[in-house]
Order: sequence, then C-alpha cells, then structure tokens
Amino acid sequence: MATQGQVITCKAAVAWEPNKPLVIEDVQVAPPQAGEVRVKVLYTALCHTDAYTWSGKDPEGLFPCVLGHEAAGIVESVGEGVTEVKAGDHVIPCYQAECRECKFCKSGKTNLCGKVRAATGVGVMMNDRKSRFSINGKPIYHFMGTSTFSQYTVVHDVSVAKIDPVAPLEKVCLLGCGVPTGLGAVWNTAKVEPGSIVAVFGLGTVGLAVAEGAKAAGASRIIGIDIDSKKFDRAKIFGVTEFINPKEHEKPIQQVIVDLTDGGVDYSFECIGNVSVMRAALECCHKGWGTSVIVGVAASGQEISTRPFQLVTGRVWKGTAFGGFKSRSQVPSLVDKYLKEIKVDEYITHNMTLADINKAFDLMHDGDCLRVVLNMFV
Ligand SMILES: NC(=O)C1=CN([C@@H]2O[C@H](COP(=O)(O)OP(=O)(O)OC[C@H]3O[C@@H](n4cnc5c(N)ncnc54)[C@H](O)[C@@H]3O)[C@@H](O)[C@H]2O)C=CC1
Ligand SMILES: N[C@@H](CCC(=O)N[C@@H](CSC=O)C(=O)NCC(=O)O)C(=O)O
Ligand SMILES: [Zn+2]
Ligand SMILES: [Zn+2]
Repeated sequence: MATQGQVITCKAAVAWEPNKPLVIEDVQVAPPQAGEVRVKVLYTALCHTDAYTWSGKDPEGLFPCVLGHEAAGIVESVGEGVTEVKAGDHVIPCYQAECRECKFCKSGKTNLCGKVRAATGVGVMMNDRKSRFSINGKPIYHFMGTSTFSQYTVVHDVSVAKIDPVAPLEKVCLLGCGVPTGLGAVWNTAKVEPGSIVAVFGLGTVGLAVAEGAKAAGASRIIGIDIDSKKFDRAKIFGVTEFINPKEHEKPIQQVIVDLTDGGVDYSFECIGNVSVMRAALECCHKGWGTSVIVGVAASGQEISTRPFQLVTGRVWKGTAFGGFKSRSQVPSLVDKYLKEIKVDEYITHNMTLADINKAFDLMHDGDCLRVVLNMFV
C-alpha cells in the first residue's frame, strides 16, 4: 500500500521523561514537508550521546522525544523540492547537516552547518517549527534532527546521505556517528602524521576508532588509556600498541605519559566526556607542538581548565564534531571505504530488536559492549 502523503503509524521508543525507561509506542509520523525526507529506519545503533540526553544532563534535551542518531534506512517519500534523494534510495541520516550554502558550509573551515541547527536543537523541523511525530495529537520532539529510534522518521534533506545500496544497512548504520567521529578526529581534526606518538583516553567505540585512524595514519605508538583493563586485549585489534590503567599509578596520568614518551605525545584524544581527563589529555602533550582533541561530550555545567602556560608553551587544544567529516559529501565515501578497508563490523558486539531497547541501553554500561545494533522491524 502506498504511504506517500499519508500519516504513518509505526513503533517508536519514546523518552517521556529523563531517566525513565523508554516506552515502545504507536507513533504517528506526518508526511515530509518541503525540503524534508521520510525515512524507513531499518537498523539503528545506540550511542552514548543518546544516553547522555536521556539522562537529563543535556541542556538541549527536550521531553517527550524520540532519541537515536546512528542509523541506516531507505527513503519512503520526499517532500516538495527535494532533488538529491528519492523513494527507495538507501541512506544514512546525518545529525550534522551539510547544506553547502550557508556561511559554515561555504567557509571550507568546518563541517558544522548552520542551515537547520536552530530547529534541530529544539526538536522541531525548520519549515513550520513543528514536530512530525505525535501520539494521538500530542507532539513528540525530534532529537538531533534524526530521531532514529522510530521505524519511520522525518529529516531535513540536508541531513541525509545517499549511499551505495550494496552496503549492508545492519553494519553501515554505525557510519552515522561513532566510527567516523574517531577516524575523522585523527584524519581531519588532528591530521596525525606518520611516525607520531598518539594517546587515546577511553577505549569505547570512539576511542577504538581513533586508534584505527591513527594506525592507518602511520602512528608509531598508540597508547590506550582506560580505567577498565578488560578493554586492552580488544584494543590491540584496533591498533593500540601500549596500555595504561590510571588506577595502577600513583602519579597523575599525564606525568606517567610524559615520562614514557620523552616529554609527551604528539597527539592526544579524549573519548570519554570527563573534564578532568580532558585536562590530563592536554597536559600529556609534548611542549611546543602537542595537540589534544576533545571528542567526548561533557555534561551541562562542566567546564575545562588548565594553566594557560600549557598553551603559551605551544600545546594546542581542539575539539571535533562528527570527526570533521562533511556529512552528505563524505559519508557515502566512508561507506565505500567500509566495503574495501575500514572496520565497522568489529564494533558491533550485540544485535537486538527495538522492543529490547531498554536492555540494550543497560548493556552499554557493560565493559564488553561496544555498539548494539537494533533491527527495527523484528
Ligand atoms: N564529538 C562527537 O562528535 C562525538 C562524541 N561522542 C562522545 O564520545 C564519548 C565516547 O563515546 P563511546 O566511545 O561510545 O563511549 P564508551 O562509554 O563506550 O567509552 C568510554 C570509555 O572510557 C573509559 N573511561 C571512563 N572513565 C575513564 C577515565 N576516567 N579514564 C580513562 N578511561 C575512562 C570507559 O571504561 C570506556 O571504555 C562520549 O562522551 C560520547 O558522547 C560520541 C560520538 C560523537
Ligand atoms: N546538545 C549537546 C551537544 C552535544 C554534542 O556536542 N554533540 C556532538 C555530537 S555527539 C554525537 O554523538 C556534536 O556534534 N555537536 C555539535 C553540534 O552541532 O551539536 C550539549 O549541549 O551538550
Ligand atoms: Zn553519537
Ligand atoms: Zn550549511
């Protein structure tokens, strides 16, 4: 039955309140308006940023909402004026949009896009500043412009990347967030050179993707730092060459690393979201040139600090969103790269269904879990 132009009622996991279990509801998804795309979400993974917003610590968190932003699916229908995708195309929703027209996109200096960010930050669509999700007439907010914990979602056309239909959607859904973030932090934001010494704080999916990116960039040493020593064996597969558990050292971790590396590392990456660790990551960098990249998302109210002398003496502090990748232009190439070389399957530790989403979030706090992929239609 054709659904184009019709309201679709489907299953979605609704976050009614911070920290309360998600509830699988029948949700009405309105047709896409001008410049919008309705996507049938086939697979979605869970990211720690979903858990962060759900926890109530995200200043942009609005409830009730449909969370989720790491997914893959098929275009169901498009609104007026949409030319770059059509029904049947395989796509990855992109929480970081790319319009190619705004001041940010034209600058060539950033992957951030300004076109729809004001709307996606308050859980609505740009066209009419309203949500396309509702339950019996009550609006449910969008999240990050993607809301992939729903069997159907509506996204802006600038927030969707068309990909090779050969790619397995149950795998490449990971290219919507965590893996590109880690790879791009190394390749685009830090621009790690061959022979560099790299420190990675936090060996979850994002940190392991940093290690994978650093190995591909020819780093000579990749030092993994995690408070859970169980992470170390697996991290070797992703390129980590040495491990440090800060709990096993009396000295501050930055001092331990400086001592081990003849003055500090060339590049460090914070992949946790802990502001004390962000400081350590900066301060373990080599005087004169060491660069530290903040990748982790810290909760509302948290602030970073260090002695300005750390920067006066040549260390550089940076941050990255989606690894600096321009989403619509570069996600399709990442999918092509997946078909040839980059790891993705290796980050998927669990496969579950939408009905089990609360169990899936519980699993994310288990040390063995990297990414859980949910099949949305089983
Ligand atoms: N900037 C961006 O564009 C993106 C940022 N993120 C953020 O990146 C962060 C990491 O995400 P995941 O890898 O999925 O998380 P994760 O929770 O799987 O990994 C974090 C790791 O850090 C370790 N850890 C925790 N506290 C530590 C400490 N004090 N010292 C050393 N290790 C410690 C944990 O044992 C775990 O292995 C999250 O904050 C997430 O929100 C995620 C995607 C995109
Ligand atoms: N609303 C949050 C913002 C959290 C954040 O920094 N998000 C990252 C992506 S994390 C993905 O898993 C990001 O890309 N930020 C750039 C952006 O435009 O949002 C808060 O206010 O803390
Ligand atoms: Zn994410
Ligand atoms: Zn733009």
